Amino acid sequence: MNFWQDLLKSYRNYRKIALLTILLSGALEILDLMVPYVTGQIINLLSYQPIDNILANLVNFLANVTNIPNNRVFSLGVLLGIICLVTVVRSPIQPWLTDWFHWEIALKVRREQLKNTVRKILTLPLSFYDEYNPGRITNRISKGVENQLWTYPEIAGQLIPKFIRVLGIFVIILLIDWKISVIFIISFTLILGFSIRSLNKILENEELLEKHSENTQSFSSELITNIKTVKSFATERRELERQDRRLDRELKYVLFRIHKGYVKLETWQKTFIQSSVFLILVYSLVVTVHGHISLGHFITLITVSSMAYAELDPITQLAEVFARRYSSMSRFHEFLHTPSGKDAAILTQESINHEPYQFTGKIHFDNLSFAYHENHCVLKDIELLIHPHETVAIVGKSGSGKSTLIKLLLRYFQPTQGKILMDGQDIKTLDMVQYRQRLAMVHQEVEIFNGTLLDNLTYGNRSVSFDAVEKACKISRVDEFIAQFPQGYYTIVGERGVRLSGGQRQRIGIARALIVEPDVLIFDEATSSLDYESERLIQLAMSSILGTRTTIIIAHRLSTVREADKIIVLDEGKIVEIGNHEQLLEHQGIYHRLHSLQETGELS
Ligand SMILES: Nc1ncnc2c1ncn2[C@@H]1O[C@H](COP(=O)(O)OP(=O)(O)OP(=O)(O)O)[C@@H](O)[C@H]1O
Repeated sequence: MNFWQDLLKSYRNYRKIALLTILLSGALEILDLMVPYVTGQIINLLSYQPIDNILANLVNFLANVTNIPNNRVFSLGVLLGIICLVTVVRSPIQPWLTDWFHWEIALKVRREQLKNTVRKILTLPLSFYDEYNPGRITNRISKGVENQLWTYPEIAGQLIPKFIRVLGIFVIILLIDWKISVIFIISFTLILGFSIRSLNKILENEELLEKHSENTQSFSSELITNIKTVKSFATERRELERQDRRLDRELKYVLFRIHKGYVKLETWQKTFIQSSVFLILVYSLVVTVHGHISLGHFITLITVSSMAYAELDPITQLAEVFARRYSSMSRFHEFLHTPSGKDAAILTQESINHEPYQFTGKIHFDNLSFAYHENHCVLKDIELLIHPHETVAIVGKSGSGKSTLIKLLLRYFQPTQGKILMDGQDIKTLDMVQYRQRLAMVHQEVEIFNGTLLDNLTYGNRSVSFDAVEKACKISRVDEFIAQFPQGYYTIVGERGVRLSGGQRQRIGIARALIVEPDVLIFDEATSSLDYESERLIQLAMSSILGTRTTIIIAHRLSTVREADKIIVLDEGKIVEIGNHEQLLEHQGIYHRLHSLQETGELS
C-alpha cells in the first residue's frame, strides 16, 4: 500500500473531529487577519478618511442599539473592540478548541500504532528475526512512531491552517487591488513549486541516509550484544575505527547532499521572498500616491502581504521537517506491512476459546521434507514414528537438521513435503494456540524475563498452583538454589535483578516447561560450557522426567542419549540410523564413530 494512503488510514477513526478542528484552526487564522485590516481602518479614521462601508454600517448599528452618539471616538472604540475580540479574548480559548484535539488525535494514533507494532512483533515469522537484528528493528519502530506523533499536530494544527491563512490574505489583497493579487499569486506559486521540487530531491537523499543510519544503529546494537567477543579478542580499537569510518561517511553524506540542499533552497527562497515583498511595497506605494487606494488600505496591504510571505518560512520549514521525518515514517509503515508469518498463534479470542487438546504424545513424521530456500533441502524424506511417553534422542553433526526438525514440530515452518501427525491428526489442521500449549521446549539459551523468579517459572501457565510450581522446581532442582536467595520465589531476576548462572537458567527452563504439564517435552541440550556440577544436576533433573511423557532431546552429549528409548542419527537431513544405544553401537555406523569421541564429551 502507498505510504500516503497508509498514513491517512491511521487517522481514519478520527476523520470527523480532525476535519472540524482543522477547519476551526483555519477559521481562527482568518480571524487573525482582522487585525491588520481593522488597523488600516483606524489609520483611515485618524487621518480623517472614510472607513469601509461594512465597518461603517456596523458602527451605525451599534450606535443605534446602544444609543451612544456616533462620532470618531465611538468608531475608534468599536474598531478597538474588534481587535480586542480577535486577539485578547480569542487567546485563552484557541488552545482548547484546536491544539487539545490535534494532540489528542496524535496521541491516540500513537497508542494504536504501538499496539499494532507489538502485534506485528508477535506475529512476524522467525525468519524475519534471523535476518534483522533487534537494534535495527527497535530503531525503526521508535523513530517511526515518534516522528509520526509530531507530524500530525504540525500538519493539522499548523501547515493546513497556514495555507488557509494565506488564502485569506489573497482574498483581502484581491479585494483591495487585483493587480497586486496577481503579483502575489505568481510569486507564491513559483516559490512553493520550486521548494516542492527541491524537497523531492532532498527526500530521496533522506531515504538513503535513513538506510545508512539504520545500519550504523544496528552495528552499535550488535556491538552491545557481542561485547564479550569484542573484549575477549581485544578488538575494541578496530571496532571503534570501523564505527568512526561509518559515522564520518554518514556526516559527509548529511553535510554535502542533504544539508547543502536545504541551505541552497533557503538561500533561493529568502531572496525571492524579499524581492516579492519589495515589489509589492513599490507598487502599493505608487497606487497610493496616485490616490487609487486609501492610506489605511496601503497599510493593510503591506502588513498582510508581509504576513503572507512570512508564512512561507514556517510552511517550508514544516515541509523540511516533514521531509526529514518522511523516510523514517515510511520505513516504519513498511515494517507494519511486513507479512505476518504462518508460525504465529492467532491473536484473537476465537483461538483462545478453542477446546483444549490433550495428546498421548504419539508423533509421526510422515515422509517429511523441508527447505528454507528453494533447491536446498535441509530435511529429506524423514519417516519416524515416536510412541507415547517414548524418549527419543536426535543426534548428528552440526547442520544436519536437528533443530529444523523441531522447528517443524513446533510449526515455526511448514513442511515442503509430507506432514507431521500428532495422535493421527495433521498438526497443520490443529489450532495453533492449543497445539503449542501441549508442547514445551527447553532451549539451549533459556531466556529470562524481567520480573520475579515465580513470574519466570509460571510464564507458560499463570494459573498454576504454588504446590505445582514447587513440585516442578523439586524435579528440576531449582529448589536447591532458590533457597539461597533471601526473597526465594519473589527474587527479581532479569535485566535489573539477580544474575543467574547458565546452569541455573537451564534448570529454570526445565521447571518452566514442566509447569505447563506438556504432552511433549523437547530439550535442546545446552552445549555451553556448564561446569561439571551443573551439568550433572541438569542430567539428574532430565532423568527423573524421562518416561513421564514423550520426550525429544536434541543431543549434544552422549550421557543423556544412552538412556533414550530410540536414537535417531541425522546426516545431511536424512535419517541414517535408528535404534537404542546398544543396537547402534553394534551397527558400527556413524553413531559408533560419534560414541568413540565420547572422551571429548561432545557429539556435535
Ligand atoms: N533460518 C534459516 N534460514 C536458512 N537456513 C537455515 C536456517 N536455519 C538453519 N538453516 C540451515 O539449515 C541446515 C540445518 O540447520 P539446523 O539448525 O537444523 O542444524 P542442527 O543439526 O540443529 O545444527 P546444530 O547442531 O549446529 O544446532 C543448516 O545448513 C543451516 O545452515
